[in-house]
Amino acid sequence: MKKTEKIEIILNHHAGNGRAQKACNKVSNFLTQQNIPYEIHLTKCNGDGQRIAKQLANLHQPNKIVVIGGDGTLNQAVNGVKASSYPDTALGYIPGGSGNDFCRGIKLKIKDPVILIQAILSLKTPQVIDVGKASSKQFSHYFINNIGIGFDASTVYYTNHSERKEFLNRLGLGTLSYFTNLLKVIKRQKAFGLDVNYQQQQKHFDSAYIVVATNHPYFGGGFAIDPTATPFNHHLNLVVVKKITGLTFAKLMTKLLTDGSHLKDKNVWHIEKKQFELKNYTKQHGQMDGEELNQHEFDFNFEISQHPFWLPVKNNF
Ligand SMILES: Nc1ncnc2c1ncn2[C@@H]1O[C@H](COP(=O)(O)OP(=O)(O)OP(=O)(O)O)[C@@H](O)[C@H]1O
Repeated sequence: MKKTEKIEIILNHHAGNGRAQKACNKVSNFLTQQNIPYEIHLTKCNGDGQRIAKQLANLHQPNKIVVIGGDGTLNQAVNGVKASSYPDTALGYIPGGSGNDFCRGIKLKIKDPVILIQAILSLKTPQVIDVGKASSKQFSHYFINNIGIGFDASTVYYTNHSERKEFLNRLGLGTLSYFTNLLKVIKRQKAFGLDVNYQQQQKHFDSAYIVVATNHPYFGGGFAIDPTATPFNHHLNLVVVKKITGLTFAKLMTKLLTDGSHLKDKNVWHIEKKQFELKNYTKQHGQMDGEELNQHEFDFNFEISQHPFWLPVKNNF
């Protein structure tokens, strides 16, 4: 990197219950020691990540933009850049969230923020990684992990609204927080009707329960909903689990948590495509990259897209 270039840091200091702030402190100490110019742009509320990323991309400077936060903050930054006049502006990322599924999905090996910023600074070309795009009449948004309708989205809803989340996050047990809310959702989530359209075919489900369109294997802080998905194959995966109860559900969850053999279960349907459409017929909770989409009758077109990232990962596909 040339000495005159500046690092533009977009920081969500709230992410990961202070984890992003700690990572940022380490990174800024390092940059100061190395006399590398940087500026921290703090997100203050929802939507700030998108607004700041768009503004920075529009400046079209040779500076590297680096996001420090969780998956939700990176999602916003990607959408901000995509909405700018320079939608191919690359983004660096230092994970500081509670779930960090994107880093798990792209197999980012470096955990130490200082080693990661050094690796980001040394990169000459960004790595192109798949991102998903969901659109409807009123909505068009890129996602880095997944969009879920029904069960997992309800789990996000109850986790975000649970008093235990902050406590467990402070103990570094964010995944446990998600897990304990599963039990609440198992009691409350009802089956719903769903249509999937893909390649001139239509598949109807009377009793869909878990519906996840995903860019890589993970959701909920490390649950591999689709172990076969990869963010380098220019396809999105879709997993639909039909409503099952009791021991059958427990057995399926055990498969999901252990060897990923749930995909072969007769209650699970799974495709890998460049494009598909989903439509559900009763209001359901939705989640996008762990952020609530509120309750809707979703009617979404899904397609695969790409974005360049300053990240030291390999395309192993
Ligand atoms: N200054 C802030 N104070 C409170 N919330 C903020 C602030 N800035 C952004 N947010 C909100 O933080 C959320 C994004 O959090 P993010 O996903 O990055 O962290 P996380 O939930 O801890 O991590 P992960 O998604 O990886 O589990 C968004 O809903 C955004 O609106």
